Amino acid sequence: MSAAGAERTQSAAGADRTLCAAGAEPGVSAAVDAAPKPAAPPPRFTPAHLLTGFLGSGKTTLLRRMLSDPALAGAAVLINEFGEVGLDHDLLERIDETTVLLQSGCLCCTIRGELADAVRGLLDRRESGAIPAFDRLVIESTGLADPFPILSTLRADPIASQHFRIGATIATVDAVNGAAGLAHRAELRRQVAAADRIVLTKSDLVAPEAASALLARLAALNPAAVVRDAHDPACAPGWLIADADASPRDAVAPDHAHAHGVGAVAFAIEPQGAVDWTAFGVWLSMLLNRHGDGILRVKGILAIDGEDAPVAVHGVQRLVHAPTHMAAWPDGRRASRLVFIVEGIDPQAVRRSFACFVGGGRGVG
Ligand SMILES: Nc1nc2c(ncn2[C@@H]2O[C@H](COP(=O)(O)OP(=O)(O)OP(=O)(O)O)[C@@H](O)[C@H]2O)c(=O)[nH]1
Repeated sequence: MSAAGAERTQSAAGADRTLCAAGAEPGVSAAVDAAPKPAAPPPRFTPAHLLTGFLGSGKTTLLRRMLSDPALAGAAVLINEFGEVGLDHDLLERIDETTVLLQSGCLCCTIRGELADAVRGLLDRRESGAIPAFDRLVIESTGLADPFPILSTLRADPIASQHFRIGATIATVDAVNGAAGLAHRAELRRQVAAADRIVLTKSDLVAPEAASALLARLAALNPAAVVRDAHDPACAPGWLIADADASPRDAVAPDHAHAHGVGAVAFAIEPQGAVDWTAFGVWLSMLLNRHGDGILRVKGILAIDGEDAPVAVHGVQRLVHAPTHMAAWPDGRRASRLVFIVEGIDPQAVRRSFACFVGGGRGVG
């Protein structure tokens, strides 16, 4: 992979739409929008959507797409990340007060109380006018979360249940790793089981027959859900959030238990100074090639030698995605960080190998 060849996906237009989504005035249609309009009162029940899907399956990518659609212009976003160093809110590049990050636990168990608190906090701030009057909530869970306890928390919390109704639950399934994941990961099976909409991502990276087979398998696993390829124009944000058929399945877990990656560990490396891109690329490819089964996810924002803008890097098991240039450093802070979620791999060994091949790095988590 080459940083020079990285796609520049963060257009100025995209940034404008992000501001628009935050409730700030976009710089377009000024004449039409000149007269102040009274703010619409918040709906009696605000739809709350859960965006689930295994690690690296494309949740944040889909969320970015959704938030750039006018249908979600008034949405608040709550992101849960596994590990001490959260990156998704930075990768989302939507920095505003209606984007809330919940870190370091798994939404489905250890921080269920925090989910209820965060949701209540959003409601309070909406009521007091401290944040724009969001008319929808999207919760992006960690890739290791079981969706059922999250849905039941929203349903059972005395305050949340007075203000939210559960909207469509959306699950992303990665065409590259999905078939193996369905065989080996209980979390993924439960994410598929909970979904009203299943979105097959990364079909562009596999043979068409493999994508069709996985689409059919997903439809068979959850006949109540509608399954679409992320690249299908019909898989539009408006469809994703449209009311799903009333169904009790989001209240009832398939086997009255819950599952998530209990053995998974998150840690971060914070490289000091700019990273040599070639050395990093070789190191990451070798690491994933050799230990891809144990390295469930790598993602990072890196300062690269000779580049002003940060580069976002993603690895998902053995797959290394094309790096992308971000528009600017989140918070204006030029600080590289790489987050790993591993199973059966010693974080110290990864740190030592990084220090050896790429250069110094401060470890976290
Ligand atoms: N080629 C291709 N890459 C994709 C597609 N969807 C997502 N990706 C890439 O997959 C990588 C992971 O995507 P994310 O959206 O960060 O995945 P995630 O599910 O939010 O990851 P976690 O929050 O860590 O679980 C990124 O490099 C994306 O650009 C797709 O349809 N095709």
